[in-house]
Amino acid sequence: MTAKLRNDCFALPPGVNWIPLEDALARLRDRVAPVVGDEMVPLDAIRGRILAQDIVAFRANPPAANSAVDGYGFAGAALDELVTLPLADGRSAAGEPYGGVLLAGHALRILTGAIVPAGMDTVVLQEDVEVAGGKLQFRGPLKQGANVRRAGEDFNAGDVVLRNGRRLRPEDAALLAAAGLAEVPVYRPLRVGVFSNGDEVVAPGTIAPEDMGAGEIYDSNRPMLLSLLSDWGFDAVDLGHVRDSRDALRDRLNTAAAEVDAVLTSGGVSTGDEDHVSALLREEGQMDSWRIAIKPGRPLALGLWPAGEVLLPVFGLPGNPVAAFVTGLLFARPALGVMAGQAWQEPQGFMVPAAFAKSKKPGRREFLRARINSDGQAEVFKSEGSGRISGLSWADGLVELPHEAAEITPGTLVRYLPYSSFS
Ligand SMILES: Nc1nc2c(c(=O)[nH]1)N[C@H]1C(S)=C(S)[C@@H](COP(=O)(O)OP(=O)(O)OC[C@H]3O[C@@H](n4cnc5c(N)ncnc54)[C@H](O)[C@@H]3O)O[C@H]1N2
Ligand code: MOO
Repeated sequence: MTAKLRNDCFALPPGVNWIPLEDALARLRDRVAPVVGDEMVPLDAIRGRILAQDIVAFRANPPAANSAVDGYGFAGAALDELVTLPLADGRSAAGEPYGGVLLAGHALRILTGAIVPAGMDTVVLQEDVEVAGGKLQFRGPLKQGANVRRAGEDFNAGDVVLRNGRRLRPEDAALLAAAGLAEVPVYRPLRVGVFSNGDEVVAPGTIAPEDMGAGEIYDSNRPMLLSLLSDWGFDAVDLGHVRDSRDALRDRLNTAAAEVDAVLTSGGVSTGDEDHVSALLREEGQMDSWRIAIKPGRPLALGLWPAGEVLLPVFGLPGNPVAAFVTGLLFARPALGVMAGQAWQEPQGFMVPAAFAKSKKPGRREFLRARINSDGQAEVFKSEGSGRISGLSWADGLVELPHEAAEITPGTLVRYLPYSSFS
């Protein structure tokens, strides 16, 4: 292990060194890189895809100065209390510009979106004027440039409008279209496989509840992780369930390497006799023992599985569903994002008053299932148990408590990370 080691943990097994979360994340960040190629997609298919290049606008927005309102245009500020201008013949409409140059001291009918012709730089709203006898009258003052959208005031041709690595959103389609693009290069979606490990684990739908053995439990982690991956924009590939057997695990990892770019597993990463995922990665792959100073999720097996020419990244998440979920958000999300072409993402949290009390001891960062109550305070789930699956659904986010000790009383500011800040 090359990470900085800390021994300031409370109540931890003697001789075990715990990696602070930020060190573990920094190590992971150093090790991941994009692994996917790119392809062109049309604008109606960009949502959730990751840009593979900086995008330079071919065209400015607006491409030419145009009117923001339906009204009458003229040149210069209108400073008088009562302004009277002769109306020129013709008009400027969107898609039907005025051909000539507006005569000095004259006004011209102009409609929203129409090009502002030479000789005009200011527009008065039609509701504010009177037109009679070929003359326009309105009350000043009106600033020069009023109601005119300048050419390029939003962006110019040649400007970088979106950066490589951005996960594209519907509103980006509007921007790209305005900038003159009909298709953009995006990374091919990262393929991420998921399998669950453990002899006690049964896939939902395969055995009826009344026929389940006392020691059997339904596989909660696999549907959750597959769903998270889709949510994050990856191609989620169901690799099923693997029993507690080295041979079975080895086979599954070997076949997975041909199908996917990375694998998430859950279960079998602690130090028990049946914790084969971490043991196999350590013995036949490349893995450090990551014992991370967080709760939940302290055991985590981050390794590389060699399959022929390929080194398959494996995120061995803990079996407890809450720990699998939290470590999935904290570790798998940013690392997979980088592999998929994104920048390393930090979840955007914000400080809110706590609605709870807790004496947190030093030595690990803690993540509590939380949601914001009607008073804008963070309330936390009634139990911190890592197998309390219902709390994941009860919560909308996590409260993150610092590595150091913290005495939290109602009203103390705590960091709240909405689940959505990880997507
Ligand atoms: N001596 C120690 N024991 C444990 C430690 C430790 O440091 N020393 N850490 C504990 C912590 S914290 C966690 S988290 C778990 C992680 O263990 P594993 O990753 O090896 O997970 P399993 O033992 O296989 O399972 C843990 C728990 O989760 C249930 N599980 C597993 N897979 C699923 C699934 N797909 N869906 C639903 N539930 C699942 C499993 O039945 C166990 O109850 O280790 C602690 N022990
Ligand atoms: O910390 Mo374990 O990861 O409690 O569930």
